[in-house]
Amino acid sequence: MNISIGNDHAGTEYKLAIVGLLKSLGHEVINHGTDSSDSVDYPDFVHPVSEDVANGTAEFGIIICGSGNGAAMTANKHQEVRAALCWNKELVYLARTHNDANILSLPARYIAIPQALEMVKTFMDTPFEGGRHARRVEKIPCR
Ligand SMILES: O=C(CO)[C@H](O)[C@H](O)[C@H](O)COP(=O)(O)O
Repeated sequence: MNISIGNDHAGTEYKLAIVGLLKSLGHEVINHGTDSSDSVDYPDFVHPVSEDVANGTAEFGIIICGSGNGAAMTANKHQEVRAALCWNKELVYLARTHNDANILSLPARYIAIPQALEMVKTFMDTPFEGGRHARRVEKIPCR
């Protein structure tokens, strides 16, 4: 799969670990994030990920900032994006099965790297359930 990833300075270490995991699993990674710990602005790194997911360049996106909130807010401005802010794998599982989330937003300052990797694996491995959830997801976009 093609996975697009973006992060600010709070998420650099996490991004590097996640890129390593995804590549070891045979995925292609498009890295839009900063690779440095110098302070940057998360929207500059999240909009390109959202565009990749919206236009089909990537199947999934992963975005990482300090709290995960700014990144999720930015991504969800894109009509085709369903970004889920998650801090444990149970929430990730529900974001995929019930919400068909196509971007995972991770709060780097509130989770550990091993936990983030487990969440990414859950995100990649969990299919959307469809059924009643599909009807609800179809109603999400602004009218
Ligand atoms: O958490 C965030 C916004 O939701 C951002 O990720 C930033 O990481 C955070 O705001 C950065 O804070 P800093 O004090 O400028 O490092």
